[in-house]
Amino acid sequence: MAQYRRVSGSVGLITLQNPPVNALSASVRQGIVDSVKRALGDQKVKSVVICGQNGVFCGGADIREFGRQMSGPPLVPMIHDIEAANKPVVAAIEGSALGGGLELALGCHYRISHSKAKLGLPEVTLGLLPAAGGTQRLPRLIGVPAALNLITTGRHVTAAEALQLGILDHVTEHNTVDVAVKFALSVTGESLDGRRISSFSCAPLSDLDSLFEEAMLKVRGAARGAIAPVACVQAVRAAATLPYAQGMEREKELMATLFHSGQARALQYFFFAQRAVGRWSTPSGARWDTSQPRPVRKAAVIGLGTMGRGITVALAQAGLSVVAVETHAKQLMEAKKAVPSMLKRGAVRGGTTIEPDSITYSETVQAVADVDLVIEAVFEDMALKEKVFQQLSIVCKPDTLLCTNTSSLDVDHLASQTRHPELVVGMHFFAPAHVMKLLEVVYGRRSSPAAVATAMQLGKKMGKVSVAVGNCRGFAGNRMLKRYLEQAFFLLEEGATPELVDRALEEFGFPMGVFRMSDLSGLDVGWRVRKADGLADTSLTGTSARVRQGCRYSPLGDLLCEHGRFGQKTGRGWYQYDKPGGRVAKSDPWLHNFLDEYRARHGLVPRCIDQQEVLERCLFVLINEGFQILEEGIAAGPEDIDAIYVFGYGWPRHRGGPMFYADMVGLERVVERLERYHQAHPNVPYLQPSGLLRRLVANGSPPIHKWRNVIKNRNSQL
Ligand SMILES: CC(C)(COP(=O)(O)OP(=O)(O)OC[C@H]1O[C@@H](n2cnc3c(N)ncnc32)[C@H](O)[C@@H]1OP(=O)(O)O)[C@@H](O)C(=O)NCCC(=O)NCCSC(=O)C[C@@H](O)CCCCCCCCCCCCC(=O)O
Repeated sequence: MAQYRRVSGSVGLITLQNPPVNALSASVRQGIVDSVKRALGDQKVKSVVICGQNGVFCGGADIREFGRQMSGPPLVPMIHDIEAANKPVVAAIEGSALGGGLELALGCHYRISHSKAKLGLPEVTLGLLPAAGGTQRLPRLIGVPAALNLITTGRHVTAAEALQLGILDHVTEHNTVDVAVKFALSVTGESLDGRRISSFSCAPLSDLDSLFEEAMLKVRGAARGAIAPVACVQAVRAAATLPYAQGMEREKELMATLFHSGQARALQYFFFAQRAVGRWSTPSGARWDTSQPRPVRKAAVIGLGTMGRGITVALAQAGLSVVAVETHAKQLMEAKKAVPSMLKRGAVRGGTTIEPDSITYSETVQAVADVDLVIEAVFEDMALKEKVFQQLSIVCKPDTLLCTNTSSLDVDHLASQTRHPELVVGMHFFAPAHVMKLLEVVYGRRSSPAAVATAMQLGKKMGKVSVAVGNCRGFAGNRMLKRYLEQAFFLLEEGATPELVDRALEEFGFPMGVFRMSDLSGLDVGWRVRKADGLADTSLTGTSARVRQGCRYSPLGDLLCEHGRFGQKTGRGWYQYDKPGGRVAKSDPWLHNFLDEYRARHGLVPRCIDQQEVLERCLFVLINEGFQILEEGIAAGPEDIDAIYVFGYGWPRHRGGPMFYADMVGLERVVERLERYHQAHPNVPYLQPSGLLRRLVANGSPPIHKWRNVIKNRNSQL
């Protein structure tokens, strides 16, 4: 809806009303069309102001309408009529003017904004382009290079930057609507020639071809198969080279190809999925809306290795005062140097200043006596962590929340080492902890709702996407990853090379294939875990060398570690590097010989493996584990798993996440392929489709947003 009233005698004030972000739904568009008509037809009205209710101008088109039959007046002619009006129209921008919201403002003759507002054309992040004239008006207003940057990245700009770029005419600290109304009165009767952006020409540029070639290369490099950024470049090129009307035709054509694409569906699903993970719940009935987080002002980090340092920086950046504890003097000294420079680099990136004295360092755990929350980030060793938790339980205040940054160990067991197990949760960060967006908040059997809520809220404060998951080996992310890694090893045994597997995954859209990623994170990490689990025993021979606990096992990773090949850090892993710490992976003849000898030793006849098999084996098995996790209630919904994979494991966002991908591929097909692979590899039990996956297929493969009902029904029968 839009409200219309006359103010200050001669200003028609149109207020968009569609909480919470005044998205341009059919009824809002109808309201604008009707109000503009009224204002232009009213002789008493000499100028018009458009604003949004509740301090938000407009969050753009209503994304929920995209999946439905569209109705109501279309945006393009609506904005065209505003621009063509013979009375000045002023946009009064507060909060956000994004997507269609900014396009509406670009159709107005003047734009006045509050200093705290954010503006942008984020359509590309939804798999679309700004198709209400944004790709044609913005380059005409601010020039092609700046418009290309905003439209292809979708980034939001501050009012100050928007003013500097020329998007805004004026920025105010005062009541924006009052300022806009005053301004509208002041321009009454003035000529509107020179105020209609569609009549502008793009500022000429000397070498347009190379500018667009460069832009195309850049988006293709960054987008890894995403089609919207490419279409955005093409649309801006049309603005730079064609008259406005033809440019608008091109914008429409390009939007038509994007609008119904799988990528747009995936990205729009993910937009809502990201927000859904904040509405967490646990099987015991704790929920985001009934659990009260505790205030956390002072926090501590125990252990200042790579993870601990990153967590310290993330906490300080969130405005907390931090006690950083490291019992090894040398490591403490190194951390004291590293953390301030990480903070400095972060400040340059984020444009904020953090006082380094918000962090105090200590060599003893006693220093954490008065903190509200502790995050333990010591070496991944249960005995060591047990000891730390026992100590913390004695040293800390009785109501201090004790968190562990373990990536797979048992949170319930650690909780049992303390006097208040209800105050123990996992906070699983991803390296580098001050940069990566994902945080898995792991609730144990006895974690209180307040403890979960506090960790979730702290994650949000640190700018993380926090996902609540249950306690099991590897939680959600690493538990699924284990299956994916194992399949990749099996593929090598059967005849694939690291290059072939990585190429398939990178072409799918991962920034790095599984082997390049393993080289980066270090092969020794998994080796240590397998040794602790009694799995990495390379003295075994014959058939038993490739079987553990009755299931197929590949010792390839263990063997590489025994050769001292830990990945980038040693200059050798699945690939070779020019030096230890080198970054550029090169194919390694040694590794290929090693694989040949290994296969010969175990009587494995290499076969031709294609990219489709790589994708199906690696991804479907990961997805199958995801269904198992949903079935067990470790994750509450598919959105949680998808957010974990996109933010923590490089799953390409334009494919929506693994569970959305399964929905796109078709659940029946996933079941059929898994069954086929299970027949071929009967000693890999987790290739058998999970019970939930089968049940969904038996229920007619409902779309992803209905899966929770199937899970709920099943749980309510138990
Ligand atoms: C605005 C925000 C920055 C606010 O952030 P904040 O943190 O305050 O709040 P939340 O993000 O939590 O949001 C609160 C709540 O609101 C929901 N929501 C937010 N924005 C929208 C929206 N635009 N639509 C619907 N719902 C929205 C959000 O989901 C939350 O609710 P939930 O229940 O999930 O918790 C922030 O919200 C934000 O960034 N919003 C998105 C901004 C954005 O991306 N805008 C762009 C939208 S796309 C667009 O505008 C397209 C335009 O260019 C118009 C294009 C014209 C379309 C023409 C169609 C032609 C079709 C042609 C082809 C057909 C061919 C054929 O069929 O033949």
